Amino acid sequence: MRNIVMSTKDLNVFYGEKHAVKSLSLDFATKEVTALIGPSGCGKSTFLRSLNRMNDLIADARITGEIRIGDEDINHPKTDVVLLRQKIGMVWQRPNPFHKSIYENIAFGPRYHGIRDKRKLDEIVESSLRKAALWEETKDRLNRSALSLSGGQQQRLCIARSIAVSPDIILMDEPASALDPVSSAKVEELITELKQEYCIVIVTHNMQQAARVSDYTAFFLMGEMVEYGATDQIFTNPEDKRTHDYISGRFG
Ligand SMILES: Nc1ncnc2c1ncn2[C@@H]1O[C@H](COP(=O)(O)OP(=O)(O)OP(=O)(O)O)[C@@H](O)[C@H]1O
Repeated sequence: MRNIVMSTKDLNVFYGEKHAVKSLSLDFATKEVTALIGPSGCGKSTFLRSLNRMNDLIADARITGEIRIGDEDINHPKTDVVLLRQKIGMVWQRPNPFHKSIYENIAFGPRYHGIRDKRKLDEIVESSLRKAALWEETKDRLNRSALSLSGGQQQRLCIARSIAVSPDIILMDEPASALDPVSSAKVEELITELKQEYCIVIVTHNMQQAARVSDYTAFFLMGEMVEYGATDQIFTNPEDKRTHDYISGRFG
């Protein structure tokens, strides 16, 4: 049985007059990867950003409808947004490590959330880097700048940084699209590993990647969700002609 950790119900996102996400209802479960696919401008990133309230940072963005984690509506005025973003981590298209050491990039979040004990922080740094498949490459250089890592390593560091605060959900906005093919493959492997523990939502333009890493796929078009289902079904036997046309490369 699916263990649903987050749901949206009739979610709409507006930028001023622009209706960017239209009446979207979706469930996300732990130990599952959901891929959001669709042509440029269809609202994938807007939807993803709304899931941990990153749209709060955009002045004219407005939301109606619900985003629930358990009984909590994350858009309730009393929601602690810092705590929310601890539960729902985010990995961006371009790796964005802090201009700090590898160690400090990972320790920053846990320390911010009150962990001071050096031994405990050491443990978190090691386990997060291990989970992000980066420990072997970095264990002898933890005090070196994160910027000394390659782009692919920096992206895995950013994934380790999001894991370090024990999230339930990890949102990824085209996490491999700025990487070379080898680094991109490593990030994909990592997504499959992390799925054992987390709920993952990924925006991707890469159809093969969506087919490889995700369990469920949602196809968006002009702010609407045209089709949602098990990834195998969406890619082999889509119900809607528009989905078929998109995944077979006829537009997008
Ligand atoms: N900050 C903003 N202010 C106004 N309109 C915006 C803003 N961000 C996005 N939009 C508009 O909202 C719509 C959805 O954009 P969004 O970036 O969510 O699409 P997307 O599917 O993620 O596209 P891409 O694949 O190119 O990243 C687009 O029409 C876009 O122009």
